[in-house]
Amino acid sequence: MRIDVLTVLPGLFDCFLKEGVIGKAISSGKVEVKVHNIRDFTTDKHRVVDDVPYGGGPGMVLKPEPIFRAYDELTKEGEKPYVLLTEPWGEKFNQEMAVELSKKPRLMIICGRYEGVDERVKSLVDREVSIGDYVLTGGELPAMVIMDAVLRLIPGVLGNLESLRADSFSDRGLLGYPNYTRPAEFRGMKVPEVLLSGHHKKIESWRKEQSLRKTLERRPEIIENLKRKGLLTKEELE
Ligand SMILES: CN1CCN(Cc2ccc(Cn3ccc4ccc(-c5n[nH]c(N)c5C#N)cc43)cc2)CC1
Repeated sequence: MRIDVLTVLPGLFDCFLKEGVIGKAISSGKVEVKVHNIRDFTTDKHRVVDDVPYGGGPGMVLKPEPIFRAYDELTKEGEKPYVLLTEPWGEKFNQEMAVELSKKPRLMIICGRYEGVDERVKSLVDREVSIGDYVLTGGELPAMVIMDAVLRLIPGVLGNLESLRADSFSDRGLLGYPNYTRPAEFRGMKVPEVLLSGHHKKIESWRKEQSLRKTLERRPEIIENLKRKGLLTKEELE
């Protein structure tokens, strides 16, 4: 997969693209992520990317021209990207969307800043996406959240953990089961016996039950959603 990111703050992505699972996936060539500074697509001496909003109002708006120039330049060759725009009021990002986006050969993520982008930029956009009902200062952190959730789903990115982790639970958006590691008792708190039993079938069913129980308690709408889509097995429903 290739992802092109358009932003006025490219430096925000430096650590994200160098460290951890994502950093390894890029350095090993499993995925390609290119961050482009919208300012590099301006044509004036002062490299202006924003302007005051027509009709008045607070703040500045990202101009359409530099973004369109970047889009035109980056789509001259190769497959047309599926274009996302991060927005406070976009469609809520979730695991289902992450799975869908992970199947696209090429993505472009336009990161707004200031008061957002000129409305005409949305003629380039396939999906306006929000990562949650809270207000951030710009679209770069949402872009990193989306890339992290999508790229971890690309075959080979999670490496040898993939087979272990490729569990339909988290990919159905169910909450995870409790994790424990040594010591078996810490300040009077013991690890559940079943996890020390070495009985893999019992451990697996305990973990499934824990995950369903936690999801039902904290996010019942996820269970309802999976039920409606027939994505819960008979025993999971019991
Ligand atoms: C007078 N009022 C008129 C309405 N504005 C609304 C407003 C306009 C811009 C911004 C800042 N911003 C700029 C680009 C951009 C992209 C994504 C996000 C974002 N926030 N939260 C998410 N889940 C996000 C995502 N994804 C925020 C962004 C914040 C709030 C306020 C002032």
